Amino acid sequence: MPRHFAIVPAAGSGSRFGAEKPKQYLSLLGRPLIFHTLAALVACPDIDRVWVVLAPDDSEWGRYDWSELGAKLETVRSGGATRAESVANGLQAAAMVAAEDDWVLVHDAARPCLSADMLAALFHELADDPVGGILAVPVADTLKRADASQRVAATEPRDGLWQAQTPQMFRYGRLVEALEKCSAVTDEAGAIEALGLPPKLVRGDTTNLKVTYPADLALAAMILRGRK
Ligand SMILES: Nc1ccn([C@@H]2O[C@H](COP(=O)(O)OP(=O)(O)OP(=O)(O)O)[C@@H](O)[C@H]2O)c(=O)n1
Ligand SMILES: C[C@](O)(CO)[C@H](O)COP(=O)(O)O
Repeated sequence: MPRHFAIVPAAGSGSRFGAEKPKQYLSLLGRPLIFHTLAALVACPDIDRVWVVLAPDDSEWGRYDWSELGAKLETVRSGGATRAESVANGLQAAAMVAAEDDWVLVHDAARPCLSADMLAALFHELADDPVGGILAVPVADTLKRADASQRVAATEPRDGLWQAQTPQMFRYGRLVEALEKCSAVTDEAGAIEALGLPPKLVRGDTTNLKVTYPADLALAAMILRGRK
């Protein structure tokens, strides 16, 4: 039986958020934001181990006590210049443990509202899938293309368009190969697509938001509070 592992890239600086420290360490309901992200993953009985990939010069991780998250958690200080590099380095750290056919779930540190139901949907829909896939939601708004002066140049059809989320779940060996061949991607699915393979879109939920701008942090707090 293949096992399931998680990689959490957490080496970003949060430049769009613009806080005094990387957004993954900002306080969310009294805990660092990333605590909620990691707690959702370690609580999943089907996930054997979780690697969190920190920036080599991260000075925040050591300020907190993570013992509550248990023994599944491993940290590596090998974050790279891009998200894809951080993920590739996390996969390398998992090499001693993961086999080619094991599943890897890559999940953004900055998505703290991942729920057990979302993970269950991903596991259920991908269990027998030959490629793997991602959580995603259909685009709900009308899409406008801007011109250079920020006026509408065109209205784009949104049929068939989905917004990619994480976790993104693929076989360990194939994901390593995909990222070695194609690292100019903003998500793991992009690298798998570059191999000519079609990842499955598993319908997720807009509450699995990525904290990118300050308003997202308040939304995440509301979402998590509403679940208690
Ligand atoms: N070199 C990088 C860049 C990003 N990430 C991680 O990838 C996830 C998604 O990235 P994003 O939301 O873009 O985070 P930041 O890069 O921190 O944000 P920004 O682009 O605004 O600087 C985050 O968990 C982030 O920590 C990473 O591990 N290594
Ligand atoms: C992987 C991702 O979460 C999918 O939506 C997203 O692309 C990561 O954020 P970034 O801003 O592209 O780094």
